[in-house]
Amino acid sequence: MRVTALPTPLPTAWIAAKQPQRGSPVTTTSEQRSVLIVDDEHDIRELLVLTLGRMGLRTDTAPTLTAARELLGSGSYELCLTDMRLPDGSGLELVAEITTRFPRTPVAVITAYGNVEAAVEALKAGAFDFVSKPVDIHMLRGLVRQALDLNTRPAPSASEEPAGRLFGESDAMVDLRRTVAKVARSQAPVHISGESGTGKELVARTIHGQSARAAGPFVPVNCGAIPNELMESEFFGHRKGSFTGAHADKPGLFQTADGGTLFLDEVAELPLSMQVKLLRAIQEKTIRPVGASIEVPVDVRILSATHKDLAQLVDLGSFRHDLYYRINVIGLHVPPLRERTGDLKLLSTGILQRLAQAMRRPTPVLAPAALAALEEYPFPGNVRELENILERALALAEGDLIQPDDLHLPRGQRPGVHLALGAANRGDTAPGQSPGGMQAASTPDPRTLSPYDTASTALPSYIEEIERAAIQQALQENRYNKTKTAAALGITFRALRYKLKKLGID
Ligand SMILES: Nc1ncnc2c1ncn2[C@@H]1O[C@H](COP(=O)(O)OP(=O)(O)OP(=O)(O)O)[C@@H](O)[C@H]1O
Repeated sequence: MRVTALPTPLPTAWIAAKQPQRGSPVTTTSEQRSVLIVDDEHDIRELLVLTLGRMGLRTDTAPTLTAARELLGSGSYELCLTDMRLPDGSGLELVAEITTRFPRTPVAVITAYGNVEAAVEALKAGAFDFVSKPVDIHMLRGLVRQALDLNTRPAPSASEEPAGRLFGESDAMVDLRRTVAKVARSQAPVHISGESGTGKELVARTIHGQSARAAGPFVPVNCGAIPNELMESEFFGHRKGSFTGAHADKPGLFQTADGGTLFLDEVAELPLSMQVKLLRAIQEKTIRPVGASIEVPVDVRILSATHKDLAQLVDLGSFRHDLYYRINVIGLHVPPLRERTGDLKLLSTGILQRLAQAMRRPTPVLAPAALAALEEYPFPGNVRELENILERALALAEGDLIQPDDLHLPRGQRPGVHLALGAANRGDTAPGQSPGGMQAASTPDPRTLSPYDTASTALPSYIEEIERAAIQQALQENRYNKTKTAAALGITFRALRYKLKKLGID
């Protein structure tokens, strides 16, 4: 069915309280872009036709699955908006059919208010996004723009990707990149699991960078690093005077990420009280700043990650099942580096290239023996540890060939930090090896320094090197997870970050 005339008056019942705004046309080509609208309710079809028409789009409408199939057989569409419940079947069937037959046509579903299950099912089936009834026109316009943007945006070049490229040609990495490209075309929440340092944040950045939200902000937040009492205000913002110290209105992370992606790193660290509030914000797509009386709509895609087993935490009762269900619509796993040693060559070359470029020097080459040594090493800190090792090797290597000795790979059992400090004082570790089993040759071994040296900086540098050894040791033992490292050292995350910067670590 083709609708040619626009209906008047508007069926206002379907317009949510949040005031609709006039849409700017999205047509960028001389030809009008077409959208297929599938809904058995006449009023909704009319509302959608009018709204999309004002955006400069051409629309076809169908009241049933059968009619939609007929239109799909004869026309081509840049977007399909479908109701979930249709007289002759489910909108999910259409999602499955279109994603298989026309993978470049995004499908958004219209769900009944509060029907989270339907929304999650549709996203899992490959839907681009969902809108719930009553349809919020402002949100609908945003969704349509983003969906249409998918096929017009040029693919980002490697240099445009802020954190570099996801290197690796192992089956696991090839698979991961393929899935990343697929999920980037949807708005579904994605949960990324994997050990510390495997590249979870890089995966999240890549999803964002390839998505229709790429021009919007990517806001990473370490959920374990925000003090409990500040959490609500950090996430949702606050109004001036809402608590002691709130001297001015402050936007929260959700507002900062509006139009883009909010990456909840270490999501397992969220306290239960915050989990409830977060679930509400994700479900309702609105937030209420601390001290505010009204809710504010936010358009944010949620990506999350943890190195912990979230499903197990749900079983143990420390992570809410409903939040888990909502953020884990699509699950991605990044395997540890030791399970893809075949990637080491490409990863090392890519990382060395990036580091050398930043240092404005020629890219060194890894000697075959050095690569073999890397392949033998288990990398408890995964790619982040490899980066650290290569960065140090780059500083130490004479000439442009990195030899095994330049890598200073840790050997043997690593004792705890307290032992490391004790050993530093006793000097009972092997020569050339740090108390932690790893010593950056660029940093002097604390045991070779003396607080009584005549140089004026002797005591400060003695203390600094002991501090450096302890922090490096703790970082290794906590697999380069900074939150855990800070806890192990008995300092705050902020203090650790300051020290890392001051000491030039990482
Ligand atoms: N496949 C890869 N290709 C290139 N660089 C990578 C790859 N994987 C990880 N890295 C790099 O390794 C470092 C660690 O990655 P990232 O911070 O994404 O890990 P993570 O799993 O989020 O760590 P954590 O759990 O500690 O937060 C980053 O500098 C990242 O750019």
